Amino acid sequence: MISLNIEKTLGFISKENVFAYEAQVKAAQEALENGTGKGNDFLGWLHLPSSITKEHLADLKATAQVLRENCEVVIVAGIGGSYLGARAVIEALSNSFTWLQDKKSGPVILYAGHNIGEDYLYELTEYLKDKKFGVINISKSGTTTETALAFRLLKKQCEDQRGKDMAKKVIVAVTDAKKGAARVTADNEGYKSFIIPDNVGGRFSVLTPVGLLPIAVAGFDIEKLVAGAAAMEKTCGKDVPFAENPAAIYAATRNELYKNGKKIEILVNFNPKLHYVSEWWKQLYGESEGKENKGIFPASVDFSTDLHSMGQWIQEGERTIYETVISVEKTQYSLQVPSDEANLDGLNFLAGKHVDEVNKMAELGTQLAHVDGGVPNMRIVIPVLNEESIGGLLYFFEKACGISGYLLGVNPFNQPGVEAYKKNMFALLNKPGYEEESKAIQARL
Ligand SMILES: O=P(O)(O)OC[C@H]1O[C@](O)(CO)[C@@H](O)[C@@H]1O
Repeated sequence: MISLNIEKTLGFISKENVFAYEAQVKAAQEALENGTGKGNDFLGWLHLPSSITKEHLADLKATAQVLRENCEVVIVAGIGGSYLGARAVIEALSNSFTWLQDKKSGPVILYAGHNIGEDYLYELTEYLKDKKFGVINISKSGTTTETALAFRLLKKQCEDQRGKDMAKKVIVAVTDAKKGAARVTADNEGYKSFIIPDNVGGRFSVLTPVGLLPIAVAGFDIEKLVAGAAAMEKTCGKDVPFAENPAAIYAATRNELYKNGKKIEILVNFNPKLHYVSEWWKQLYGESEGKENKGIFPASVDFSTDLHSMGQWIQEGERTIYETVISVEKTQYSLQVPSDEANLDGLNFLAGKHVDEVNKMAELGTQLAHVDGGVPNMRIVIPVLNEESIGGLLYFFEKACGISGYLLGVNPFNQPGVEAYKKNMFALLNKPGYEEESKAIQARL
């Protein structure tokens, strides 16, 4: 299980003030449970882990197996919440060099539909030319331009290369139950499809087929992932006392820091495999809280890599930041620093030590330095990178996000601001139905 330590924020804010949120947190928890708060039609994630059935998981695993058996490469097409959760878990659990290994235990997972890069898509389609590939097309709305565009290319290529019958087998749709273009295509073409429940928004959907199917295709244990999340659902439950509920403490602490001028939260890891967990977290908190001219700006760094780039800013820049460090207690493998007779690099003082001992001292040294430099520091410890702990971590962040958004007073479950760029892009591209907007935007150029 994970543990949260806020000790190193307490020189900047008081424990008393954090605990003063207890009643507000309780009200937020009740609003979530009773569906009486803002955005209450998007609360399907709240008890999702404990409600996932064995049959559903078996269905997902069976489909994943079809893709694993028939594909060397599987493209996960999606963007935002329809992409980041799967990638976060897959990268956290995968060998860092998995695509370079000759003996692969399953298909290589690649991603598309999360950008509009012509070169990216050209290079991808070129690479796929001699590959047996499949596609998981993930879009709740089915109208997201980035994903629809990539899928149009990949669908055609898959059908041309592998034939219509095989394409039907290796293209899977994950979309909403009724509406949207992706549903119509899936039904017309006879693709296997999975439903994203109406009441689960994209950024809270990692434990729906949006995340679970790609994660299963990548060869990871989705039962354990869900079990980890379900355990965390209990740990963060509404009847757990404030002081013992990590989601409550995290939500209260970050709101208190924000009130005290700490406008930017930097999510820190000391393990490169967690890079995409941070990307997922940024969408979760950014889209949930950044509205009504309010909200902590969620940023992230990978340490110790970024200590050699952003470290200077964090140590001595504007004091509007705080850090939340995700620390992984144990490594999976063991590697010791060798001794060297000549010792030209002067590293013999480390000989015999595990690389992770060095990493942990980098972590501790950084924490102390940043706190000395005026940066409050929270620490989340997970025991090891595995399915259970990642499942728990994701649910912990989701639950804390729901509470935190209510503490801030916003609707954490909508994202009206995202439409502004889409409207302009469609107007600039003369999308039918946007005639007025096209005229207006042309006049501005
Ligand atoms: O699953 P969809 O509908 O393609 O949406 C993908 C992403 O786009 C957004 O709607 C923003 O445009 C996100 O909230 C969402 O996660």
